[in-house]
Amino acid sequence: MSYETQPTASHYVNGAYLEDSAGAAIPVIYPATGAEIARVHAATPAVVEAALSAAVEAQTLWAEMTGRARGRVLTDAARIMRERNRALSELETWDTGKPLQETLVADATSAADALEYFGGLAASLTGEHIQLGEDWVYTRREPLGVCVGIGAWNYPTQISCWKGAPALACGNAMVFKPSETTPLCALKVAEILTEAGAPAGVFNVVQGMGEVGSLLVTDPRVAKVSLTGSVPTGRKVYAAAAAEMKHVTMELGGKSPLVVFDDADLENAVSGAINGNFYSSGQVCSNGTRVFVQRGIKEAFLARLAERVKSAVIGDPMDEATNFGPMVSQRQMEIVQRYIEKGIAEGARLVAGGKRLEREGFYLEPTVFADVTDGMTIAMEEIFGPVMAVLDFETEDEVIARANDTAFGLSAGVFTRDLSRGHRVIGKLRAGSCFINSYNDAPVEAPFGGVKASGVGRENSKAAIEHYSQLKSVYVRMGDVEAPY
Ligand SMILES: NC(=O)c1ccc[n+]([C@@H]2O[C@H](COP(=O)([O-])OP(=O)(O)OC[C@H]3O[C@@H](n4cnc5c(N)ncnc54)[C@H](O)[C@@H]3O)[C@@H](O)[C@H]2O)c1
Ligand SMILES: C[N+](C)(C)CCCC=O
Repeated sequence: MSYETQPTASHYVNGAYLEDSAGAAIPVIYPATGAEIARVHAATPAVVEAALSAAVEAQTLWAEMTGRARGRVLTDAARIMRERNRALSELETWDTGKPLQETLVADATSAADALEYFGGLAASLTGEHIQLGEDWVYTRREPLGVCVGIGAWNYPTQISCWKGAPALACGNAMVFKPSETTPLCALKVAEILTEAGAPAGVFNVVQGMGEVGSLLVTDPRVAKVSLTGSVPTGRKVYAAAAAEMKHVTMELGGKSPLVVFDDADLENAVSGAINGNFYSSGQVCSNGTRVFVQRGIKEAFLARLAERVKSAVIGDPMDEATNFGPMVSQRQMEIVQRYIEKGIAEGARLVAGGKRLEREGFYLEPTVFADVTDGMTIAMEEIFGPVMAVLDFETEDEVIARANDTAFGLSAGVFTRDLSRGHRVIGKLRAGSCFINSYNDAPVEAPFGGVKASGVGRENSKAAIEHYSQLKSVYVRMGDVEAPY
């Protein structure tokens, strides 16, 4: 890692880097080699306290600034991020192992999109006027206060900004805890926000495992918690937040269906399945990992898919020709290997991949199973790795029922040339972020989030404003006040 890229301490609190080596050491492992490239320390209670009190103090002043002034800070931060895109992308690759080919276009850029979008909205976050005869009511859109963001490891830069940008635009302050697996990127986001003019304490980063997250979630000064993580963690965090009536956004896991009808454009459907299963080595929450293919197109689909998957360039993530990198950690690689073994043991047909690469780092081959049935483990559980399950179907009604037969509801996709059918089927699939003849697009202008066990609330778009602000209504009487006695 270059000197300019590397964060200089574990935490970022009150506008500056902060170290407290009394906290447990967390090694940062480069997934492409398994080598330790940095070390951070989990936040001690003193660091958590410093971050929360800095956020409380900063939030009042930040909320008193005009929306335009807050927005300018965010858009300046977006500009700085774009100027430093290469360095930030390299850091994201060190942190996650994702190929530079991806991180150059999907991480700091997506984070900058969020800063720019919510920076642009900040000046127009207004209430409304409601005339009631000569009396009237006005509403004020007010911040919630101090918000806590907790991140997963697959998109550390993006997640910190998908949460931080709307929170700050609305006049909140944030304490963000990255995943312990990828602690580096959010620190640079905090540094850039300071450089762009964010007052000290408005955006803080503290490191740690679940216990630090839990300390933040249960602190009475915290008004809202936004988590990106697994469903089991979501249940714990949601319950802890509910105990004190805190607002929540839950961006959780999925096992999303991607439905390919006979009349689909074959190349596009195969591209959609590849993008929806193997991008970021399959470590994407919204992935369409249950690929339902209508019987008439099944063999052609599998043949073309196997051919294209073989041409994936697997290798050094820092080489821009590489388009498929390692798993984030040895632990995640082993979880995925166990699912592959289960798929084979339960009778699914291995069409591509299935093995660990014989090289250093946590590399698995992109893996495709065919003849998967609904009851198999690989069709029911979120794997969070490069394992696609292809299932056959005959009719539209059948596939809708089977696609919906899951506790999850993050995403869903349909490939068909019949657009009436595309809209009809998407209308019946119970999921929050859906696609017709595409997969995994996530522009900041569109709401992103799940239904059922996949989550609560929405990130991005104007919808996110509702989750980071609250309305105060003020009744104004123009005449005398009547009372019964
Ligand atoms: N819906 C989305 O937008 C989205 C995006 C990315 C990842 N994900 C999901 O995230 C999961 C993978 O990420 P992961 O393995 O980091 O998830 P995880 O649930 O293990 O951890 C997520 C975060 O929660 C923290 N945490 C754990 N226990 C906690 C507790 N009791 N209180 C507070 N914080 C706690 C962790 O330290 C980490 O920062 C997958 O299920 C994936 O689908 C969802
Ligand atoms: C932008 N993507 C690739 C859809 C990722 C969204 C975040 C989920 O993991």
